[in-house]
Amino acid sequence: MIKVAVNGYGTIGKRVADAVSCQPDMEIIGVSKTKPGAEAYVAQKRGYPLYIADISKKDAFTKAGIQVAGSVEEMIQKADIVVDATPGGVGEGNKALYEKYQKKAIWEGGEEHEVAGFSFNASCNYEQAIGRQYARVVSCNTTGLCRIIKLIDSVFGVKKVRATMVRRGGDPGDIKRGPIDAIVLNPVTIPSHHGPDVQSVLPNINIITSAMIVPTTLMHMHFINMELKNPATKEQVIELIKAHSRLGLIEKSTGITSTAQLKEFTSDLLRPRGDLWENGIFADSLSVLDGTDLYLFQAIHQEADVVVETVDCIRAMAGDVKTAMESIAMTNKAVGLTAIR
Ligand SMILES: NC(=O)C1=CN([C@@H]2O[C@H](COP(=O)(O)OP(=O)(O)OC[C@H]3O[C@@H](n4cnc5c(N)ncnc54)[C@H](O)[C@@H]3O)[C@@H](O)[C@H]2O)C=CC1
Ligand SMILES: O=C(OP(=O)(O)O)[C@H](O)COP(=O)(O)O
Repeated sequence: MIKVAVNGYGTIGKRVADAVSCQPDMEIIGVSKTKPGAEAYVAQKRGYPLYIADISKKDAFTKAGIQVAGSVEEMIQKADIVVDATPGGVGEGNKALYEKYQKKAIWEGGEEHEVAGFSFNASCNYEQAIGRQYARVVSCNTTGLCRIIKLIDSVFGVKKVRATMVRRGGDPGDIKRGPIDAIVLNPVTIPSHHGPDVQSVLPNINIITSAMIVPTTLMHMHFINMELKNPATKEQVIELIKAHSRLGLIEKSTGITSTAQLKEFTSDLLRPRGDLWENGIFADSLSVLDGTDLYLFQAIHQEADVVVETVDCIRAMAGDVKTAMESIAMTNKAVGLTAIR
């Protein structure tokens, strides 16, 4: 069993812990928090040993009825691989600790590519992650872009991608985030970080991205245009998407035309936390004009899509499962991911 520690039990960390704990070849040996609170209670309820970044705060946890297993440093020593899901920019500072104990580590998309020197997406470069010491799972939007671009490029060839990301303001529990009443260009400049981040995984893709933030919490929405090298039909693209286990297709018959209805759908499907791990591609938006000009809208659930990728990244770095196909199938089966159709 691969012993996994999750440093930072927040939006992503708590989902990674649950996804890891249901894999046949992995176990959670600990998760970490900085303060006692609802998530710490849940970690305890789930039976995850809880470690804390600052051991001098142990009394505050004990007083709140939460048992502390030790310090983050002690947790790291017990792990084979650490998933660092601390807030963006914090994870970089933890690298010295992982180096000190020679532990493999995975960072999430809030960190720069350079922290790990390798950026990961299971559908794109699983095999290159095998046995690695460090990796970064690219951000949620970048993950959604990489999945669809890789598929289309491998069949038709992609000459150029233009993509605009309409990003959610904060996660549903992030009460301090915004905007409340604005459309914020984030960044004002072009490209947004997503294009260069796609290239950190797929270096040969010519891509320009732009992004804005809007007052919603549920999901992001992408508008993507791909100029193809070889002609395609809408039907061919739909068939390819249907054959990809992490690309969901939202059919007209569902009546779903928004992130809100999509989230309701995944909740009604009794997905854990209503998570949409796959891209939500709107079948009706998919258009191929003049044979080589592909357009589509896709919804990306920011809290969920990187979770399954992180599980595959752990497996690749551990080194026993040699193909993306095998790992993706194991991960999907364990969490219960059958892409929506
Ligand atoms: N929330 C999202 O939509 C997505 C986030 N990401 C990335 O995932 C990473 C984590 O983000 P979130 O889960 O949203 O953050 P979060 O703020 O929800 O959770 C971070 C957790 O880390 C803990 N923490 C803070 N400082 C710590 C420290 N020094 N040591 C140990 N734990 C510490 C906090 O208590 C909190 O539980 C970031 O790199 C972010 O950019 C990637 C995709 C989507
Ligand atoms: O990885 C994400 O978005 P991104 O792909 O736009 O960087 C997550 O939604 C986190 O974004 P945040 O930095 O707005 O919390």
